[in-house]
Amino acid sequence: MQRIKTDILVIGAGSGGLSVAAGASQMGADVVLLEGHEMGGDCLNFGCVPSKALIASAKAAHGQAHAAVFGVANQSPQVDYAAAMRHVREVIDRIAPVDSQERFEGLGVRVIRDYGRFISKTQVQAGDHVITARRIVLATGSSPLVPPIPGLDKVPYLTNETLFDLREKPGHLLIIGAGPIGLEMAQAHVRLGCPVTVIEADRALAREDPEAAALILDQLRGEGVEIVEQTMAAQVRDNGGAIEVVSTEGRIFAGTHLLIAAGRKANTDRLNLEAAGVETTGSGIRTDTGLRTTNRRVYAIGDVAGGMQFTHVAGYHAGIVIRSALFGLPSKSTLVHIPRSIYTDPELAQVGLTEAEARDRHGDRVEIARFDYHHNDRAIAERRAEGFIKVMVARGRPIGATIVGHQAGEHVGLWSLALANNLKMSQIAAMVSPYPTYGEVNKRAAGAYFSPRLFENQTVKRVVRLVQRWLP
Ligand SMILES: Cc1cc2nc3c(=O)[nH]c(=O)nc-3n(C[C@H](O)[C@H](O)[C@H](O)COP(=O)(O)OP(=O)(O)OC[C@H]3O[C@@H](n4cnc5c(N)ncnc54)[C@H](O)[C@@H]3O)c2cc1C
Ligand SMILES: NC(=O)c1ccc[n+]([C@@H]2O[C@H](COP(=O)([O-])OP(=O)(O)OC[C@H]3O[C@@H](n4cnc5c(N)ncnc54)[C@H](O)[C@@H]3O)[C@@H](O)[C@H]2O)c1
Repeated sequence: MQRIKTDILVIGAGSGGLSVAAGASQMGADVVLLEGHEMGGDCLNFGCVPSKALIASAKAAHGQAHAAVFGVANQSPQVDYAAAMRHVREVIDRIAPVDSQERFEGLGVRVIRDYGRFISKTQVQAGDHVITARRIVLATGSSPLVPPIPGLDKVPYLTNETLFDLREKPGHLLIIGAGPIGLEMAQAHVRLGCPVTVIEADRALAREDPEAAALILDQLRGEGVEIVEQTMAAQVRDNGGAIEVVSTEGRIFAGTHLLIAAGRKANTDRLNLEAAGVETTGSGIRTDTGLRTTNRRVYAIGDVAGGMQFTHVAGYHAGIVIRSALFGLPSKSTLVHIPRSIYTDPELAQVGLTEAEARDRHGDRVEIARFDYHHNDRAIAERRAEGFIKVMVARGRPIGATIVGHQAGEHVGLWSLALANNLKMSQIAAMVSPYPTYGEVNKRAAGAYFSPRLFENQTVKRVVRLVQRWLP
């Protein structure tokens, strides 16, 4: 047994763990990093990166099929699914060196490729190493939640961990779950030429603003995705080689492949958390606002902390932990300015409160500033004029923004900045966006907030008339 003493032990080399390890070691701490599976975690290997790469293939196919409107003949795309998946692999391989063991060892991090489990409050065993650390950061991520649907264990099913290994194009893809994973992959596959049926127990995109979600769902349905809502998958069976999903009401959906996209579960099983006195909740590890667990020397970040499960949240958490664990400074995590984006086409992005949440919390004080993409000249030129931005404003300051439309995820960052710094709408209105850009929707939303105050205001009109009389 090899015994190691270190300042910081990071368990999990995904988005969160890598950021802590890189930051802490470059700032002078002694860091040990454990990874039981692939360096880079879910985002690089089975999540964001492969899904966005496949979406890019699907966009290329869709573009070919819908070029006539630009004066270029439509082509029925000849999709080579295996080649599209090779593109996905190449994209992963291109990014992988940034997350690699070699790079981290180059930064001075000791990387051990094994799963870690607590053997005491300050000690973790990984293979034949026992590591004693001043501070321990749990960044073990999450895994696909596979619901206990009778019959599921008797058919071959896919999750995000196996989907990108497929080489034969599904004849008909069934997807259980209409959250971000289900819908991003549904649109990608229908554009690559697979019939797709999505089965959703609740409403599709139930967390999102209903008007924005409806626009996405209309688009997907228009492209041929069958989305069946309020329908619980209650049984799965093999019928002569076909996979059948049976709903609680007895409806039968048949396909060749089945993707489970029914949510996530925190990776805590291997950690032996009891030995460390680290408590869990229903969704992950219990933490305070500084991301400390019930063991004060142990932090939990990213997906395993059970809050918003996004790569940028794991990275944000890493910054908080570095501040606290390296410098002993008080550091709090706040979610008010954390955006999320769904990379369907068009995209749906949200930061802060939705309209319903804002009205619930602030009642009549909420004003909605809105601008529609069909008044954006660039969107019109590129025939992407579907969508809108809605900014929820209370007392002159934005408290939330919903954007649905082309590149919504690119535009929501501005509102994260506004919320993070408690900016006023007047400060957003002071910005100048180059013409013609999609980004003008942000400025125009701020303009929409001030328009009634300026253009429908009798005092303003009286003052202007008076000044005009006296001006030479
Ligand atoms: C299909 C899909 C698409 C997604 N798309 C996006 C997106 O577009 N944008 C976005 O922001 N987010 C996206 N996400 C979410 C994003 O992938 C996660 O939020 C992010 O990876 C979480 O980072 P993490 O560091 O918490 O965990 P992970 O990146 O999962 O890393 C955890 C690591 O810990 C390792 N590990 C686990 N237990 C142990 C142990 N006991 N010892 C040692 N190692 C251990 C695991 O092997 C893993 O490598 C997507 C997720 C999926 C599934
Ligand atoms: N663009 C992005 O940033 C992005 C993309 C993909 C994933 N992610 C992350 O991954 C997380 C998980 O995504 P997800 O789509 O798997 O989960 P989700 O929780 O958002 O959606 C899962 C859906 O499955 C449904 N469901 C569960 N059991 C069912 C059953 N038996 N029958 C029918 N429907 C059922 C649920 O009602 C739910 O709507 C996201 O919340 C997000 O944090 C992010």
